[in-house]
Amino acid sequence: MAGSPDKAFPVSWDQFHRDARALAWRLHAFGPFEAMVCITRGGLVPAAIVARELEVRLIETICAASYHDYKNQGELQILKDVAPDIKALGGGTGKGVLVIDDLVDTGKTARMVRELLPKAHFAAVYAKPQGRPAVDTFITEVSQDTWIYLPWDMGLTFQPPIRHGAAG
Ligand SMILES: O=P(O)(O)OC[C@H]1O[C@H](OP(=O)(O)OP(=O)(O)O)[C@H](O)[C@@H]1O
Ligand SMILES: O=c1[nH]c(=O)c2nc[nH]c2[nH]1
Ligand SMILES: [Mg+2]
Repeated sequence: MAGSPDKAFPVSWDQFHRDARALAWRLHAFGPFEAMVCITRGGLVPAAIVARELEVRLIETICAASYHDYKNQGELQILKDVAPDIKALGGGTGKGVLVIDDLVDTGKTARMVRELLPKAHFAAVYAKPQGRPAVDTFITEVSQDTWIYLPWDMGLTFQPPIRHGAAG
């Protein structure tokens, strides 16, 4: 994203599971889905949870990367496209396909995948305002100047006592 987000939104595994399950509840109303396409790598985690809840067993990946440098988006690269048999669903429009990612930030990744599957249903667990129009369903919105810290990117660290200068 442009600029460096200064607020932090840390997400625990418990919270992520709860939010991904809430996403599945919401998506249930738009199904059933014939197949799911997850945007790697972040989309792999909610995809597993949503696929389990909605009993989707045909799961494809689209491999994309753009945040090569922590918090700074570079050129968006597609490392692996969607297989032709998945693209052919819904008469070649993607109708009946669920595309899933962990979050939308600028919306660049989701917009690019939308070009490949224009009638697919797009879902993300978290959304920032700029990315919101690029997804059909999401659970929690955070401000554009917030960085979402996902549980697989974090570890336990010592916290200094508040009295010794920790942020309030
Ligand atoms: O809305 P955007 O500004 O395009 O950003 C959102 C994308 O950025 C992150 O992926 P990233 O490219 O960092 O790769 P990763 O999923 O492998 O971590 C995130 O998982 C989304 O896919
Ligand atoms: O872990 C992440 N947190 C974010 O807020 C974000 N935005 C784009 N890509 C991201 N990755
Ligand atoms: Mg990603």
